[in-house]
Amino acid sequence: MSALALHGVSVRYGRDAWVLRDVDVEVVAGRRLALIGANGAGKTTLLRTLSGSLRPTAGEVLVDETPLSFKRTALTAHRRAVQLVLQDPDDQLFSADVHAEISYGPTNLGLDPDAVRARVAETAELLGITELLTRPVHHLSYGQRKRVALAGAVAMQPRFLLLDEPTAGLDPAGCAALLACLKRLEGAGTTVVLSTHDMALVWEWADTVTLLDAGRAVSDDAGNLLGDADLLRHAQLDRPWQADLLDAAGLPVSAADRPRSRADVLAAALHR
Ligand SMILES: Nc1ncnc2c1ncn2[C@@H]1O[C@H](COP(=O)(O)OP(=O)(O)OP(=O)(O)O)[C@@H](O)[C@H]1O
Repeated sequence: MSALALHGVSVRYGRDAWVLRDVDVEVVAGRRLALIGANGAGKTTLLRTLSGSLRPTAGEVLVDETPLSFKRTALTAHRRAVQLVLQDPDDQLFSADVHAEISYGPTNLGLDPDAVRARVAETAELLGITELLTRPVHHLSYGQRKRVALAGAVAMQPRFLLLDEPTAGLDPAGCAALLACLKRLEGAGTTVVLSTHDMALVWEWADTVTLLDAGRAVSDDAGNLLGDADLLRHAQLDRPWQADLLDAAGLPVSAADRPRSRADVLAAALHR
């Protein structure tokens, strides 16, 4: 049963062409969903719609099967439970220092100052940014600012965390740290949805994939969708190297228990 969903959603900005056309997406609690599509395919638009920050031109956003009303109280509750982290941290960060940035959301939740301090400390520890707490935001590197933007969302302890291209611009160690952090959040009950252009990451990370192409969405188990070279080519996307390698080794690409990590894929291909 989907916990968060779009049913029949269409979106256009003003009188421009439709970005999403009659799209259905199901976010199932506890399952990792990756959103893929070429530049301009509508990934950010879809994430903004799920988060309640963009009202679809047509169709419904559903939470636990109940349509979101877009009235103020319902919307406030929705935006707390569904946190969206934008691709560019500079579109999100507005406080002078890191502590103030992370404490903004919990303070608005009405937590008392001690509880806010505890929440900030816990979040900073989880994200490995404790040493940055007193730093001015504008002194931080891009990767550090990205982590602080994520921390602001994590501090809200959301049910759903929507991440728009979270690994873009991060070095390999930064990506690995991010994935480790997401795993811990998932362990604590958060369901993660992310958009990315990194197909190898999608292979390794995702349980389910939603592909956006010409306004339409196709969703499937990650192995099935990433194995479909024609579908990906039509959407101007590359198949992940893992799928190519398994194919070349004569192994099934779409197996539900596909090898995921680099080491497991290489071992499967070399020792078949
Ligand atoms: N606020 C806006 N006003 C008008 N058009 C917009 C707005 N936001 C997005 N668009 C348009 O909607 C389309 C989809 O944009 P969106 O940012 O959702 O795509 P995306 O898949 O996230 O792209 P990318 O991979 O380049 O980040 C694009 O044609 C874009 O120009």
